[in-house]
Amino acid sequence: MNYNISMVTKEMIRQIPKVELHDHLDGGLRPETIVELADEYGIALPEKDPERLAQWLHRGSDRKSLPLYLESFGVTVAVLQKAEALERAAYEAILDVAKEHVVYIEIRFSPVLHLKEGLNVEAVVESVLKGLERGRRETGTEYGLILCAMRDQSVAISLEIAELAVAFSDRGVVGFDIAGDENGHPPKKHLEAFQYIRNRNFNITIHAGEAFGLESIWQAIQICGAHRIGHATRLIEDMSVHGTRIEKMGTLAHFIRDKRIPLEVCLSSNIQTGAAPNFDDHPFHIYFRNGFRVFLNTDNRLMSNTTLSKEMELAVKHYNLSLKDLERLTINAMKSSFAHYDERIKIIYDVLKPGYAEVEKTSGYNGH
Ligand SMILES: O=c1[nH]cnc2c1ncn2[C@@H]1O[C@H](CO)[C@@H](O)[C@H]1O
Ligand SMILES: [Zn+2]
Repeated sequence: MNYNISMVTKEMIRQIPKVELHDHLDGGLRPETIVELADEYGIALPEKDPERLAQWLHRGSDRKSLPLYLESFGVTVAVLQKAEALERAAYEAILDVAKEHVVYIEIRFSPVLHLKEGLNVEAVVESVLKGLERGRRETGTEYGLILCAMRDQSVAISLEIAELAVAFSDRGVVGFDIAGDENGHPPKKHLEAFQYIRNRNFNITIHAGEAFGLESIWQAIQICGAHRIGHATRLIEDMSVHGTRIEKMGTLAHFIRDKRIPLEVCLSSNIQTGAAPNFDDHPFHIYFRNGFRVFLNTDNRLMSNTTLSKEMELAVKHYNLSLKDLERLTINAMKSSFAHYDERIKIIYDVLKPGYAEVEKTSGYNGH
């Protein structure tokens, strides 16, 4: 046992309970599973060895461009066209994150990308939910599923997915998102879908401020009614900053902080897509030190070669976070989840707070 350590260690990070709200199902498959499924279905892969395939995907994701980052999903989506494959991917996702003590996760994916072998959208969602539920029963990790529409799809399709999300709201679906390339695809194009969700008192998160600037974040919140924002990396453009201190903010940044709008930050993914230049200059640290409702996420565990533990290690290293900071981030995440209020409170008080207190006690940590 360690005594009197002031740095958060890898082992402490491994043990602390975690909450993940931005994790794409098709961005987090095990490479071995892709190889096995491709073999079973006779699908050609760029690499046949799991390790080499993973490296191929990591290289492909790290090209400083969101459209190039998204190209790699062709490989994972190709093997996720049957009910068993979707169920397996969802089940394994829960097992994998449970191993690093993620106690609550929201997983997202786009059902219409999985219809090439004749499944309909209902069957696709049912298969994923079946896998998530099996994972929950075995590990205790709670989940919510978010259905994504893709920005470049038609409004008819996004509306169909919005209706699907609401139809499954009593069976594990907790929200609606739009994903895909941002530049040239403003969220307001899908207004009808967002209006449907809002009319049904349901939940919206929108990828915004990743490959496009403030206009996209503003539209997501003020036109589309997003309750959370995925990334919001370029909200920094609405701030003038000295060190980590914000000297002046525009009305959008003030609105987001005043209204406690949650920002789903994904550090590694942002460096790979070029949304942020490097870890030290990522705006996360500024958002966090200035009272924004932020928390850490993986985005795509496979593509971005990461885990939530790794994202926390990066944040500790680059922004000198303490154990208290990690607890604050995790509680921020749970408060921001689309689970109902009573479920969120239960996890915060019964699982997160005692979990952090336990790690603090047993690790001998005496940091700030
Ligand atoms: O960071 C991201 N920004 C925008 N779209 C993304 C990101 N990561 C994944 N996807 C897209 O979301 C789809 C459904 O899961 C994926 O197929 C991918 O195209
Ligand atoms: Zn994403």
